[in-house]
Amino acid sequence: EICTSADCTQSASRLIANMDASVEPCDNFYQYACGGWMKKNIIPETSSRYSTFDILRDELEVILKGVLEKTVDGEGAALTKAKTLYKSCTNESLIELRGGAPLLNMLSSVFEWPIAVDNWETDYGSTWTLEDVLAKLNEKYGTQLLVNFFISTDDRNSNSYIIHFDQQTNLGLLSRDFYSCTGPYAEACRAYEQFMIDLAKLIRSDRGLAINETRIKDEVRRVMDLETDIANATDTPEDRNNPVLLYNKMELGDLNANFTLEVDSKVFNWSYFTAKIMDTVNISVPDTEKVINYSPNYYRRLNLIIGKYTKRDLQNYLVWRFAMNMVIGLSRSYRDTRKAFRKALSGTTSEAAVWRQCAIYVNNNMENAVGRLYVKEAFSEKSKELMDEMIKDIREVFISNLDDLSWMDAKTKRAAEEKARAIRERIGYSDNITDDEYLNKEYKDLDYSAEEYFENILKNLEYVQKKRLRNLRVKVNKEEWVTGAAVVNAFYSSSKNQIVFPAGILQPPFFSKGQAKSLNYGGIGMVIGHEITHGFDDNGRNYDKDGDLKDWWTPESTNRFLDLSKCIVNQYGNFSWDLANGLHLNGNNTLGENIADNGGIRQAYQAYRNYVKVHGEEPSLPGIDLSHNQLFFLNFAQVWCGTHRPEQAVNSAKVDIHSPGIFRVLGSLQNFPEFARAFNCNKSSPMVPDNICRVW
Ligand SMILES: O=C(O)CCC(=O)N[C@@H](CC(=O)O)Cc1ccc(-c2cccc(Cl)c2)cc1
Ligand SMILES: [Zn+2]
Repeated sequence: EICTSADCTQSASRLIANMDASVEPCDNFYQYACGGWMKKNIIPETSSRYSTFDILRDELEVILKGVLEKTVDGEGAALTKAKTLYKSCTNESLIELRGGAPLLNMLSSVFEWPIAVDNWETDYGSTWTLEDVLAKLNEKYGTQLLVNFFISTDDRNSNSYIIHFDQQTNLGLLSRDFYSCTGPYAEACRAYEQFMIDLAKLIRSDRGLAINETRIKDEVRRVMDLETDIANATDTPEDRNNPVLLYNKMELGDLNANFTLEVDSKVFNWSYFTAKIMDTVNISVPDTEKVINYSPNYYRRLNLIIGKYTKRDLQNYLVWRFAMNMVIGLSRSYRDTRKAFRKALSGTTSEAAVWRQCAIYVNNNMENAVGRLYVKEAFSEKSKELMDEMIKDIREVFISNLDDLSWMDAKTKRAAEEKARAIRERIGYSDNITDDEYLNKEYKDLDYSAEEYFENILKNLEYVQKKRLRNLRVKVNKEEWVTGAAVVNAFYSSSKNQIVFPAGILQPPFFSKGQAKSLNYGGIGMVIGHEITHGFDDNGRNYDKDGDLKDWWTPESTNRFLDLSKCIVNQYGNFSWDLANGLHLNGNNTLGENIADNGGIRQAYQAYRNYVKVHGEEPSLPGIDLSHNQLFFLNFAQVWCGTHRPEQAVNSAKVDIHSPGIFRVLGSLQNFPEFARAFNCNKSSPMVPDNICRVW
């Protein structure tokens, strides 16, 4: 019979509207599934990527706007604070009135920006040290430059926190490849330097200082040279994908002994630098303190380049990197200095609406308060038990699939099963956020002003950073959630061995209590399998069931895993992306996500078939003469109906560990014979390659 409920009717019409039935599914299933969507949708000027997935996020932001604008008498203090922060952000006329002053007034706290003042040498240069400015940027503004000092879980002791020293992981131009400044990166480099020039000129003119274009251009050039040297000193993602090799434990004192950094003919004092940061949270750190150094080679290379630059060059670079991110909180003339740069990197010709930027900002900085408002407004509690059911099914399939794996020996299989059974799941939102007392306590030290958005941003930067620094002497709380609730995404945490499905993703097309199970399994079922498989991808497999970096593999099984992974590296590395001028995907950097996608689809499909075995075939959907096996794949594929702007394509091809949607769909379907069977594809069709890759 045919299901004509609202859910069935809505999902049927969505599926029909998005697809192009004139395309042969066995030729190009993405075109078949998304051809209709592509014809009807134009990427908005404010979007760098536009897809079904992104539209869910846009819709969530609309809900956030509604709840953040609504005044509710007697609500908890935390909720009022979120609304105050939002109000300060959307107060465009006041932000405009304040011009650049909020930024100009605080630059002295980071020893000023030489390019934008006169007499820097006498006022600041004479007492300047690299340790002081790096420490200040770190502890007060959560900005890690040159030396990336942070506190996080000890990979080999996941119940404890430990100090980490790492290479500079965020570059002005996103990834080291951009610094060649050739081909697709030329415009990004040009716009980046122009951005720095324009901001320097604007600040000088606001300060009533003379502007010497030549001098400014020369200093900007030296900053660009410095950052290019830093980028080239960093290890590549390929060199950093094995967490075992990254784990270099040593004493803080060893850094002074073995990693000399000579700056302005002074040797960088690692202990003093660490103390400058940790003193601000009253934690003393002796030279015997154990630390993890993720990037010894980078520090050796850094010493070779840093000597080429003056303290003025270094200070110009450091304050630039901070200031470039702060213009978004200032008036139009300051935000405009960033326009061409934003267009070069993302392709967007206009920035998102202010309310949208503000909803995102408040959600990112007060995820539990905003999460509470969101779930109250949009989340249906019934989702939880259905999700529990699906997670149980898919976990069982992952475990029973282990029997099929001829490449894994029994000992390793037993450990894999143990780890899979130990995975803890989190669905929807943490009960903590429904507790006003808990929420108010979380934000008790934060008081925002509705009139001072910029200062609110600084408060958040310091608050978040101090909370992270204070973790050093406390135990890891494994019950804590790794994400807010108002998030359209899902997560796997290797140190917690935990999978998380926030409320934001528990909605159509992924999931709905009333929609066909074939659509739920092809949607959220796929995501559940994906997250579980992350525990067993090239990175996650290094952690044991307790989230510790401990090898539970036999050498033979490890070798077979690496062998089989190469198939996936080559398969996705062979995809050439037309939107990125034919650039090939980086099969290494996307390996973990591709392994997860390929595992997810198999587990979700098998779980669906098991569901049907127990509950029988589902009623058909109106208007589509496809079987539910076929509908599973159709809904699966339509998650990624969408497109990128060329600039964003180049950008994401370099930095996103996920493959582009179209290749995520095609790659995983080509490796899964059940797809070909469901659509009766014959051997020679493009969707049925000669050899297929399989790991899990
Ligand atoms: O925003 C982005 O670009 C990343 C989104 C992203 O992948 N998040 C993942 C978070 C993570 O990686 O664990 C969660 C996830 C979302 C969608 C899918 C999916 C659904 C249907 C078909 C295919 Cl081939 C993949 C799988 C996993
Ligand atoms: Zn993933």
